Amino acid sequence: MPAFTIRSLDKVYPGAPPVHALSNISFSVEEGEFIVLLGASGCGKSTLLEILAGLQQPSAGSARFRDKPIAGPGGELGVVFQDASLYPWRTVAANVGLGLELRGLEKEQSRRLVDEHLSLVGLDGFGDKFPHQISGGMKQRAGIARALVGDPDVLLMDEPFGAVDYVTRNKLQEDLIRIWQQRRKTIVFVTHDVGEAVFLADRIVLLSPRPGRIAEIVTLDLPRPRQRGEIELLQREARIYDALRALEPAQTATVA
Ligand SMILES: Nc1ncnc2c1ncn2[C@@H]1O[C@H](COP(=O)(O)OP(=O)(O)OP(=O)(O)O)[C@@H](O)[C@H]1O
Repeated sequence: MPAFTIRSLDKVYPGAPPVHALSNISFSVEEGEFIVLLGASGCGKSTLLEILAGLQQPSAGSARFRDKPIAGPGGELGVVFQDASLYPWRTVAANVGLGLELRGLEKEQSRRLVDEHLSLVGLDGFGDKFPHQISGGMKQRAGIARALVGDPDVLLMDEPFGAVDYVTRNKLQEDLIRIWQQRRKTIVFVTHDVGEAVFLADRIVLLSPRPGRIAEIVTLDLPRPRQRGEIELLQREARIYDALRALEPAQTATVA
């Protein structure tokens, strides 16, 4: 049974005029798969991820998790946004452990889990720091630890590395693949960066803009670990980039 099954899904945001964000979206996500939603700004990637997270409802069609309609945010799902949104008055460890605290987990067990997950994301020794004392990349690591600490089966990630520098982003991508392989999670990851998509994904769902439709689903049957600069990876990246360019509305040439 797939983790997610999306059938003929439409999303319209009401308003004057209404915004038709997604149209006729159908695809599934298998358990353990790494799916990337890729497309230009405004093509509905975040809307689709929010529907999977239970934070938005479809206007038509269906979105199911393990064959049940997605009714609202649930414990099987961990969500990571572009902005790690840590509470500034809590230490890194207290941010990571917040969900455990709310669940009433015993203190010692909670501390052990927090330490284990800080270590998993490479934040050993940073638990006592406050968010303003750590870098943007470290905040994203803390956000990932917070999403993972409750051991969800699925991670939903909305451009989590969009705001960090190139080298840090590459390192975060490599660490995410390591964690995904070690922990056997299902991941749905939103990006508009083709290189990031090709490095990470088992399959890429390529969305076209206004309204967002599935233009193509690309399977990346490339061996892992993937090496940046590998010719096959670069060829795939170039082909997907061309496909993405072709989806953009035609530009009218202007003469100065
Ligand atoms: N809450 C909302 N109310 C009304 N319109 C919305 C809302 N959220 C998103 N939209 C509109 O829906 C469309 C899709 O937005 P969405 O954020 O899902 O796209 P995206 O591909 O994630 O974009 P980006 O890459 O820029 O984040 C856009 O036209 C956006 O303005």
